This record gives sequence, structure tokens and C-alpha cells, in this order.
Amino acid sequence: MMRGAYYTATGNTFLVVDSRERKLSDMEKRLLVLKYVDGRDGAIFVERDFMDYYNCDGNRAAFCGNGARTYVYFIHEKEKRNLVEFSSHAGNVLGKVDDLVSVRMPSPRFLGTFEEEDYSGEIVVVGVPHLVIEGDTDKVDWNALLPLRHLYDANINVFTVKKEGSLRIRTFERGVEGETGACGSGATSVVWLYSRRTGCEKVILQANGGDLTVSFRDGSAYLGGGVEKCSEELELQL
Ligand SMILES: N[C@@H](CCC[C@H](N)C(=O)O)C(=O)O
Repeated sequence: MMRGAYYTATGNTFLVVDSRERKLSDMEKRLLVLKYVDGRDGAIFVERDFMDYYNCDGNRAAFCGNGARTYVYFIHEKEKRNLVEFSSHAGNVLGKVDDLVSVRMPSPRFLGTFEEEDYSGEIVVVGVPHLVIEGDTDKVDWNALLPLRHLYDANINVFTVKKEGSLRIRTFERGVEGETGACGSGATSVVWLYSRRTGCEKVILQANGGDLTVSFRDGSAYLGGGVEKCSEELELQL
């Protein structure tokens, strides 16, 4: 039996499995995801100093920014630490809890631009791949964008600049196959591109589920926002 609970990180929703004492096989992880994620976006396996992330479809993803923030919050709750360092399939992560829960994100990598019939934009990897499209966030047609999701095997972000340093963002996540409340690596991809253009070093993004901040210091990107536990402790049967 494993223990876990549900959490929300600005509307990105997760099952968190406490795997600090017992490491699970990939098959066991997949089974827990399919049995207990139950409408949330994914699952975070909190291993000792390692985060393993699965999308709700039962497939592993190399990284999740809001998942990393949730890992940090979980360790803070359980072990009363404000600084948390751990590893992931996308490299090392440094996290901090103060008024926000923040993490240093994997370095963004620019893969180029894309141009299809009705849409064009840029491709950025922040642990996982993202398409970034500047457009009207009040009029996003996910059905029309769906072919891009599969063509590039990527998450899709649409953003609008509200005013300098303030953006609205909406994200369609791979592995959820729908729009989520927020996506941390998506937000970081958007802000990295926006900052290259404007020089702005700190940006607030309004996602469906709340505000995220992305800032750049000493060549690194930091993602911050709230995290909340939203269930009692659960007993998870394998
Ligand atoms: N919500 C996450 C990203 C999770 C992984 C993504 N769905 C993928 O498969 O690439 C975030 O906050 O970064």
C-alpha cells in the first residue's frame, strides 16, 4: 500500500504519491496513474531526491514545471524544509518555498519556428516540447490546433500580451489531451521568447487556474506560483 494525496498548482492538478521509502516499478506507477489520477492532469512520484512525472494517460513525461513546484511543496510539508534540491529526467531542480513555491527550470532550448496553413509560431523545449503561438486567448479553437499537437508531438500554448510584463496564457497539454488550468514549462517557454524580444526579466502570466511568475536571473529561468493540497491523505492499493 502506498500513500498519496491530490494537489493543485495554479490549476494544474496532480496525484502525488509518496514514494520516498519504496520505489515503484514503471508498471506499478502506470497502474496507480490509471487507477487514481481520476480526472486530474497527472501524477508525481516523490522519490528520495527524484521526481518522476506521468501524464494522466499513463505515460511518463521528462518534466513538469508545476509538478516540480508541487514536489517542493510536498517535501516542505513533510520534512519542514524551505530549500529542496532534487533530480528529474530533465536534470537537477532547485526549489524554494516562501510566499510562493518556486523552482529553477531546465534551460529553455529554441528549436526553431513553424508555419502551417493557419498558424505559425515557435518551438521551445523546457524539459518537454512546446509550441508557442501569439494570438487572441479569448478565441482559441483547440480543435483547429489539434493537428499541430500531433504533428510536433508537443504541448500548445497560446498567449496574449495584456501590458508590459503581464501575459494571458492558455495551454493544451500533451498526455492530458485537453486544456489544463496552467502549465509551468509552457509558461516558461512563452516568457523566454517574450523576454528575448522585450528584455523584460520578470513576467506575470494569468493562466486559467491562477497566476504564475517567470523570472530570469543569472541566465536561469525561475517559475513561481501557489500550490495547495486538496484532499485528505489517501491509501493507494497496488
Ligand atoms: N503541466 C506540466 C507539463 C507536463 C508534461 C506535458 N503534458 C508533456 O507531456 O509534455 C508543466 O507544468 O510543465
